Amino acid sequence: MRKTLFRGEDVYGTKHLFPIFLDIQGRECLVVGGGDVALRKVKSLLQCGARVKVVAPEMASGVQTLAGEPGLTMIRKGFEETDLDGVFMVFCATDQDEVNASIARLCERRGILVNVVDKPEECTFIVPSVLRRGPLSIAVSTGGNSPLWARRVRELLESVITDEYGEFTEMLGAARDLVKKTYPDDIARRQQVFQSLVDSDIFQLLRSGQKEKAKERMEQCIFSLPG
Ligand SMILES: C[C@@]1(CC(=O)O)c2cc3[nH]c(cc4nc(cc5[nH]c(cc(n2)[C@H]1CCC(=O)O)[C@@](C)(CC(=O)O)[C@@H]5CCC(=O)O)C(CC(=O)O)=C4CCC(=O)O)c(CCC(=O)O)c3CC(=O)O
Ligand SMILES: NC(=O)C1=CN([C@@H]2O[C@H](COP(=O)(O)OP(=O)(O)OC[C@H]3O[C@@H](n4cnc5c(N)ncnc54)[C@H](O)[C@@H]3O)[C@@H](O)[C@H]2O)C=CC1
Repeated sequence: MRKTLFRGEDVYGTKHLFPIFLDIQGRECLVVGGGDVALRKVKSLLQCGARVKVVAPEMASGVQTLAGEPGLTMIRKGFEETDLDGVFMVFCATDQDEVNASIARLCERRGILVNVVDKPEECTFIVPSVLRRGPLSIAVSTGGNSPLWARRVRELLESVITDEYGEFTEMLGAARDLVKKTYPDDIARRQQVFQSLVDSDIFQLLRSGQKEKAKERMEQCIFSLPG
């Protein structure tokens, strides 16, 4: 498959988008438009700790109910270029194609990440459907082929990926710190422990409600693995 590896697409000719998890905590994000689609984006930005500025002449009632949320600024006016100053990421969610397209062009020129909610081809990134269980996140994208199908796949995963997946992820995070402290100079040992933690029956114990036993097993994996 060497031939297709560097073309940015697979053997089916499907364009590959680069998946990443962005840390937007405290960063300024602009949402242009105040309808229901804007609302969805504003909510998920706030959930990730961004500072969000919404600019629109008309705000839908759902958006208005968010007034007073920490980190949220709402400005009732049409978009102006200066709204982009100091902004990390932009969502164009107006119902005016020309407005959205011209904001996208300005963003491209300034190197600002931009999403146009109804024009995947004008976006530098598109937003996936996300399932979260504590620190575990699963993002589903159809590459814009069917947002509704992305949602359905996420819903399907929801019944499989239960809360214990998140709990186990948290436990592994705590264990990771402990393992690094316990074996600061022994990378091979660390890897052995990480493997034993993931492959152990800790997850099954959590699933069957045996939290104490799960913790015990975690300590066994960290401290009493044959070296
Ligand atoms: C390209 C993309 C751009 C972007 O927004 O980043 C885009 C574009 C468009 N969406 C449209 C419609 C709908 N979008 C949803 C829902 C979601 N849309 C989301 C993402 C994306 N939508 C990006 C691609 C993601 C991918 O496929 O990888 C999700 C995952 C995340 C989010 O928005 O936060 C969120 C589900 C969250 C969840 O529940 O988990 C629903 C269903 C619903 O309401 O639940 C409908 C109605 C049903 C339908 O039409 O399918 C239309 C047609 C508009 C029209 O008809 O004019 C366009 C334009 C077009 O397709 O050209
Ligand atoms: N990506 C997605 O998931 C979806 C995208 N869409 C598309 O997204 C767009 C927005 O959808 P809705 O939120 O339902 O629209 P809406 O009609 O409810 O809201 C449009 C908003 O844009 C604002 N606006 C208009 N001109 C503006 C300007 N010059 N500057 C700033 N704000 C301006 C309006 O004041 C209003 O708040 C539509 O074009 C729709 O086709 C629709 C459904 C899903």
